[in-house]
Amino acid sequence: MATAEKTKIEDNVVHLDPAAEQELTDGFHLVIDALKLNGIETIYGVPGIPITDLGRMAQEEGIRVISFRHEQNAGNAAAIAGFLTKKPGVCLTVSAPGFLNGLTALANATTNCFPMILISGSSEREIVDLQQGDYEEMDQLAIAKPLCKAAFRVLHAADIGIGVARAIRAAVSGRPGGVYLDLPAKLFSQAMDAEAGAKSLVKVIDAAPAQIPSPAAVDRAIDLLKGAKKPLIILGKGAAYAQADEEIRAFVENSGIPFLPMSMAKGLLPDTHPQSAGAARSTALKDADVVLLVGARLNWLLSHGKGKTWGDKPKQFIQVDIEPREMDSNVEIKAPLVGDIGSVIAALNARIDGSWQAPPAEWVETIRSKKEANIAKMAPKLLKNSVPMDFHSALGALKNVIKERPDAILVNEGANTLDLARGIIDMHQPRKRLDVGTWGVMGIGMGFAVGAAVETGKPVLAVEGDSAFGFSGMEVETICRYDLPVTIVIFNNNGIYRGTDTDPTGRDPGTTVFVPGARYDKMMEAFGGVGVHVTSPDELYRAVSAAMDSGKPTLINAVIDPAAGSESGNIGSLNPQSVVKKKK
Ligand SMILES: CC(C)(COP(=O)(O)OP(=O)(O)OC[C@H]1O[C@@H](n2cnc3c(N)ncnc32)[C@H](O)[C@@H]1OP(=O)(O)O)[C@@H](O)C(=O)NCCC(=O)NCCSC(=O)C(=O)O
Repeated sequence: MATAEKTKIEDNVVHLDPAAEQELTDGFHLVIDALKLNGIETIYGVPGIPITDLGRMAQEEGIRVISFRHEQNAGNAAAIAGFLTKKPGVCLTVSAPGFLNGLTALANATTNCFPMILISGSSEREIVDLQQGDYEEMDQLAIAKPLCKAAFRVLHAADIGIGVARAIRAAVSGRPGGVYLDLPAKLFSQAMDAEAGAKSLVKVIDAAPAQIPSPAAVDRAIDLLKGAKKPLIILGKGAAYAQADEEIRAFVENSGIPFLPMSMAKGLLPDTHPQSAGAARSTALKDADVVLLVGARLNWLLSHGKGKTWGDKPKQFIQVDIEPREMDSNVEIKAPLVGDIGSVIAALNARIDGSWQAPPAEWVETIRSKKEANIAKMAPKLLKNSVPMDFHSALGALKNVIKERPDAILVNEGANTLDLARGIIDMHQPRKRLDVGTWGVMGIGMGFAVGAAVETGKPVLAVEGDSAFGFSGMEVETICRYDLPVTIVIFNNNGIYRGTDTDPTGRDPGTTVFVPGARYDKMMEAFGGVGVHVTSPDELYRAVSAAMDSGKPTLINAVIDPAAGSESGNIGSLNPQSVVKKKK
């Protein structure tokens, strides 16, 4: 904060008054003060014009600033920080290209309902609107709008407090999501009387107010559940986000209803819980008659609530969601329960009383026996100490690592690496599994790993397909620079899906293959981290255990048989098939 003598501020110019001595603040400091006032402790970003000094000053003022190598990864770190903490994760980017790089993460956060604010410096309104060719000229606000929940631009230093408050409230209230905050370069050096500046700041009170469900809606849901012969609870990542862990656990256990966790809801109740239907997914979905969705949407991951996945028996859906418009998005919802998940589940819990009857034993037994059969079928594949490793034997080793460290955070992306890890690695605690989410997007890996390590201080294990890792791999330098407790395992099978494709013309490598035998571990060593190369499940188990116990940034290159795995991703019937027969 500067001290100066002034009379008024006009057009960013401070006019001095020799008679009065006043303390000044400016746009840079007001942004920092507004964030601090609202409990923002960390900023993820990439420095550059015009926000370099904002990062420096934020650090000086006690905000932790984590600088990345690419904005998309910084954005992903901010987004997952939002998911883990229920506070908006903040990502700071430079104008135009940096802003665009951050947008993928912002759009992904919005799709996944993670609260995040992308703050970007931008070029000058007057020049942009006349298209006169400013440095990195772009109408960023217009571009961001369709990709996020709300977008705001602040033109005057006196409005920074309101701008930040609006961004915070928009990000976390109702259905959370991404928010864009546009700060033109000129704003940062606008001076203002310090006292007036402090008064202009806004502390957001009750940013995400509870939304209590109506008693009639609760009655409707309870009546349906009571009449069910084959009830099923599906927990989505909204349920994990809600941090209503005890309420949810009490509801599941006191109701006795089997539950199926979506990927990022795994661990809300342990996967080893007797009521888990995770390993009997198809049976549970096909045969259930009443399905209670808790923070899970009937999107592609649940086959839109219809078709073969859901079998031919009639279903009745109860849906818990904070967003009323989610109801009936794909099929009829018989009992919509609009409200925040904590309040809704508390209301349901109040109704599990002496008159409640557990679901019929036959249904519970059907799920249990299918689950045990699937687990028994899988078990021998996980125990093989094969060289080269396949996905199952390698994941069998990692399943044990997580079992021994239930509070570690697992980040997971890839194709086979994702699909098989989801089923094989049991999760034991809430919000410990972070993955590709609603879009099935590749590239979240290192951003999520950094965000999770910074926000929780827990050891992070990132299990990455070799292709998926490539989207954010340069952030291994960030992980080493901040000395984060992140262990990365690359499942290296020389390609996407498999490493065996060839170009039929013989001209180029096949479209899905990479340099064979690549040594990703050397990348880590280049930045002072630990690199390990392993070829067997036993070696993998030992290397990962040692890395996680040491807390040192480590990358383990795990050689997987290039022929292992399926030849395309598991997105069900959405994967297009050619109608033209191959030429012989
Ligand atoms: C499409 C899905 C929602 C549903 O797939 P399904 O195959 O029906 O289910 P799952 O994979 O969960 O489970 C497969 C089977 O394993 C069973 N199962 C589950 N857990 C276990 C354990 N622990 N032990 C034994 N068996 C188990 C489960 O009951 C199923 O068997 P049965 O009950 O007997 O059926 C899911 O695969 C999914 O979330 N896919 C997301 C994929 C994604 O996002 N990819 C990113 C794109 S990659 C990319 O970019 C690209 O490829 O391109």
